[in-house]
Amino acid sequence: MDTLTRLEATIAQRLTASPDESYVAKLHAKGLKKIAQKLGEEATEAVIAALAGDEAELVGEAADVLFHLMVLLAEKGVRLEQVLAELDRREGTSGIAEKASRSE
Ligand SMILES: N=c1c2ncn([C@@H]3O[C@H](COP(=O)(O)OP(=O)(O)OP(=O)(O)O)[C@@H](O)[C@H]3O)c2ncn1[C@@H]1O[C@H](COP(=O)(O)O)[C@@H](O)[C@H]1O
Repeated sequence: MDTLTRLEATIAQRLTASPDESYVAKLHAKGLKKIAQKLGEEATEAVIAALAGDEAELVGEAADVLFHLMVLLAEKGVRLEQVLAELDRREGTSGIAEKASRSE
């Protein structure tokens, strides 16, 4: 089982834990708006770390982004496999070609 698949299972388990003992449960109790806000904050922090040029900082912030995205997906009932299937569908199609096809 890969890291994101294990994380997805852990998050699903922790959604029903006590908010006093679980950060996932705490976020779930606060609701979708708070989870979305946290994802936005973590994304901004990743951007700042990238621009500051600190690799260790960027790695940490990128992990925070992925974790909070996984919590958001769980909250919305979207499975990781759905997102991976979408990436698989896009595989091999250049982003430039895809954009050009939209403006035709
Ligand atoms: N990967 C993570 C992970 N990454 C980051 N974080 C937490 O995300 C939080 C983000 O930091 P912030 O300072 O922004 O959070 P905060 O101050 O509590 O947030 P605010 O209330 O101020 O908005 C920190 O509390 C981190 O510990 C994570 N918490 C949990 N996990 C994974 O989720 C699993 C389940 O965690 P629990 O639900 O806590 O058991 C863990 O075993 C890990 O695998």
